[in-house]
Amino acid sequence: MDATVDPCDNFYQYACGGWLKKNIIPESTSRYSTFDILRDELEVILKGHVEGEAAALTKAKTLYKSCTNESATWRLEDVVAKLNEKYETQLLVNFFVGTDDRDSNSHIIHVGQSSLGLLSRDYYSCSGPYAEACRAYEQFMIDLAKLIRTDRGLSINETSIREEVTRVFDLEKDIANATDTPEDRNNPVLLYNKMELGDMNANFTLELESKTFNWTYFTAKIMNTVNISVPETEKIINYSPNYYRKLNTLLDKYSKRDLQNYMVWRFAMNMVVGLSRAYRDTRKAFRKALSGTTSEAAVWRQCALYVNNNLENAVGRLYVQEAFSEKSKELVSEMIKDIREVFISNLDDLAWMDSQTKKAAEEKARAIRERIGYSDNIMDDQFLNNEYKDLNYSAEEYFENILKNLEFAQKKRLRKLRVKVNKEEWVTGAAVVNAFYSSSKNQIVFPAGILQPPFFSKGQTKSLNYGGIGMVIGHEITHGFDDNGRNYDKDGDLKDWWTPDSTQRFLELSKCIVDQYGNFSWDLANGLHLNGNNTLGENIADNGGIRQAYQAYQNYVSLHGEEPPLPGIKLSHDQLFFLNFAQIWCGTHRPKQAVNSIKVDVHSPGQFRVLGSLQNFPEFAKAFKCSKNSDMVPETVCRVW
Ligand SMILES: CC(=O)N[C@@H](CC(=O)O)C(=O)NC[C@H](CC1(C(=O)N[C@@H](Cc2ccc(O)cc2)C(=O)O)CCCC1)C(=O)O
Ligand SMILES: [Zn+2]
Repeated sequence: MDATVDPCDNFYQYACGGWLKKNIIPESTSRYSTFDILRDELEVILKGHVEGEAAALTKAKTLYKSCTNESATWRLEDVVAKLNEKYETQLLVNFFVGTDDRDSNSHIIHVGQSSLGLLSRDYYSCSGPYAEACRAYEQFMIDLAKLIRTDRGLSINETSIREEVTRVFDLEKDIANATDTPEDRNNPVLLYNKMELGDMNANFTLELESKTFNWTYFTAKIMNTVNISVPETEKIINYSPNYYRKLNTLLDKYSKRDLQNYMVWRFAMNMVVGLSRAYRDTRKAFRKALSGTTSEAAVWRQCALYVNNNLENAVGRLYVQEAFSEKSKELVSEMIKDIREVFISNLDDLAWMDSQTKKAAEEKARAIRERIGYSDNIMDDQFLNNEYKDLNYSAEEYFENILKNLEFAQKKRLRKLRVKVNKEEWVTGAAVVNAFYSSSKNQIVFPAGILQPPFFSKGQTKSLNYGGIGMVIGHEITHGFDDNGRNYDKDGDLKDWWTPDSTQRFLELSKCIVDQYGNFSWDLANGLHLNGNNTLGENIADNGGIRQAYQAYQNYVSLHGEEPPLPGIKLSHDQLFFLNFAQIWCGTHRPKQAVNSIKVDVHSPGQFRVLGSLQNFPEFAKAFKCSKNSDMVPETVCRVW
């Protein structure tokens, strides 16, 4: 911390000033915070367990052969379907099997908008902070095309390569402009467009070189690989009708070759990480332009992360055996009980919500299921071996292993279509420094990775535990009641349980938060203001979390008495509560990363999460005896929960 700063002027600077002076972002990371330090430490633990041979150099021709089989009758459906079912790559059409928002026990096919090569649709303006990223992206495409052609003994004609690359980039710019903005996608009720598969052929035709994209043929191409037949009458959800209407128009301008080039490029650009040094080098300038990092993470770190992301239950078992103490589970469960009760008792204080809606809110809060540490399944060898029985790797063929993982994961998802949703399933692995709320399962999850200092330890004071994991618990519970979560009922179904009046009042009060955070300007992102709408859910969750955790701590103290003071620090436990909360958000970003995350991250940057939530919570000003006109005590305060 930096005790020379007045906590009532800028509590973030007071709490993190020392951290910011002492911590320089490593060359290989784009953002650096307490979370990242814990994640780095977790990777060290994983390293001990998963270190094997260095990734063997791999066969690029596998890649090229698999993507560009020069078959005579080239069909867009075949390429898009193949990339989807075999390589878990969603291009042009985002076709996936997911939980039915209005029937959370069932799965249903969804079609949504395409992913993009750059980090968000904003980058395709290629102006201002995005100019360098666009240049680097095109150069990456040219370099990779040359390298692959050289590998295949094909001629290199610089001019024609540049021409084709320009067309591919123009195509993707058009696709990006066809996509909906995050603001247009934050209301799940408006996204839920149910129709029959046959309707896609009728209302969302796609034509390429006057060949009509056949949705029924396309769907069969994917679902046949998991032996599931899908009739034209099959119900599906179309998340992005406007996107598909625009897509059809823009395709007029492009040829089959442009589309094939686009598909190979988008697939290949993500594969270079699994190929030899020459391939990885084509991506360096691109990575620097996007994240600001000047070196890759150490290979062992990349590998530990990759294995954890692909075999989360096996890695979770290794991590939990080494680093998780069972005692934590019951202590955290106690805290969840306390904080849930506070959330429910706070409903009485809310003058803006009528009793009918309050009753439904209480029922939903009581129905929230908690998951702490890890799923018992991962301790069962039988279960683990069964989960991975179809996955066989070879230590020398890293690239082939990557392809196997992609196909394994995608087939597992596609197979769920005719299976009921397993609400017992965890939405995350155990070796993860994070926490989650699932609206379709109405479930809060605290994996083993986050149950460690500074968030939690049975050995640290309750004031620190409530300011740490306590706030996170409140945050996850409040997600069930933010602008997104509030649309789902206690069973996780998209069903309105609000009276129109209470909905109206919720929107008014949320507007206060939208404006408050929209006023924050982020110096690291060229002074850009936060997007108060895109971060609303997270800001509501932060504000609820800190309030609920603080009150739960006060309840703890009134029940068990004041805790003994911490030696050597002259802060009260109420002050320590806020200090620990704030220090969790000590961190910083590289400017390139800041420009990216202000557009795509639904979370506000750390300092504004601290300032915004504490400015809205008078108990903070009381704990630090802040005078009325200090920066931490604004004229207007916002409150939803
Ligand atoms: C289903 C899903 O995935 N939901 C998305 C949100 C969405 O998409 O709606 C999601 O992230 N959920 C996790 C997130 C957890 C918490 C968080 O803030 N986690 C930061 C951690 C971080 C911060 C800085 C940093 O340098 C490195 C890491 C983060 O994950 O960024 C942990 C503390 C309180 C909230 C939450 O509950 O919001
Ligand atoms: Zn959140």
